[in-house]
Amino acid sequence: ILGGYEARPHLKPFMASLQLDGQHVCGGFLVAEQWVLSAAHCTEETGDKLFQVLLGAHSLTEQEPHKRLYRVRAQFPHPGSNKHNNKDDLLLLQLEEKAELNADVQVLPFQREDRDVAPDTVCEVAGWGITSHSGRRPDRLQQVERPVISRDVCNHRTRHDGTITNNMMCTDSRRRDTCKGDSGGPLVCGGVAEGLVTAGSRVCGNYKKPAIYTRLAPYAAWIDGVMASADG
Ligand SMILES: CC(C)CC(=O)Nc1cccc(-c2cccc(CN)c2)c1
Repeated sequence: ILGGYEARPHLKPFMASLQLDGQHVCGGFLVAEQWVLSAAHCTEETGDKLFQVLLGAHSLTEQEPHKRLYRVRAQFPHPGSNKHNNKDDLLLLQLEEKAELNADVQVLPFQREDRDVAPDTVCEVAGWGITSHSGRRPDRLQQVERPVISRDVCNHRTRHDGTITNNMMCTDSRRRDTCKGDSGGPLVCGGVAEGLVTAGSRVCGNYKKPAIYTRLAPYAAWIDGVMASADG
């Protein structure tokens, strides 16, 4: 997160850190007791290595009462996801067991009504992604508020030039923005997850490249289907 600030500890109990060999790679959130939703792009540099999922954390390193690392039983990238574009950039992770819910570990509902969030709506996004262009990685969860911009503005030829589909949404990226390591985290508007951070142009903090999110409502049936199928 660029231009943000440290979140109040454990006030986002749905936040997940996807880790490889104890290293934070991407964000995600608890969408059901045994399921974490993140971005398919996060598996790009991991091949078929399995993530572990850290829940109940504020600091990535310090001991905290409800912090717990879960193994992943199975990973389900959306069948339409691929490394050449941002389409269908979703990843469902089935945890080895149901997460133990408590004050620091809670499920976050996601938007099921397929209607665009109004432009200028201020939403919030959190993550342990880099906090500077030099690539500084935070130990503690960061957050930032960002206004939604319309798909028409986001698709302008000077911005994302027509690549933003109805399954995506954008927020202003002037200074305050998502960045490397924030992928997969939820965009929360009015207490509901409306989108998932996607890397898009992999540019951060430049107003000409607004932040892109995969909208969740269009994928409600896929999410429910995968969770139901894998004895979720
Ligand atoms: C998928 C990971 C394993 C690799 C990766 O994420 N790279 C990467 C590099 C530079 C910027 C970004 C990035 C992320 C989230 C939002 C944005 C744009 N605001 C950029 C992402």
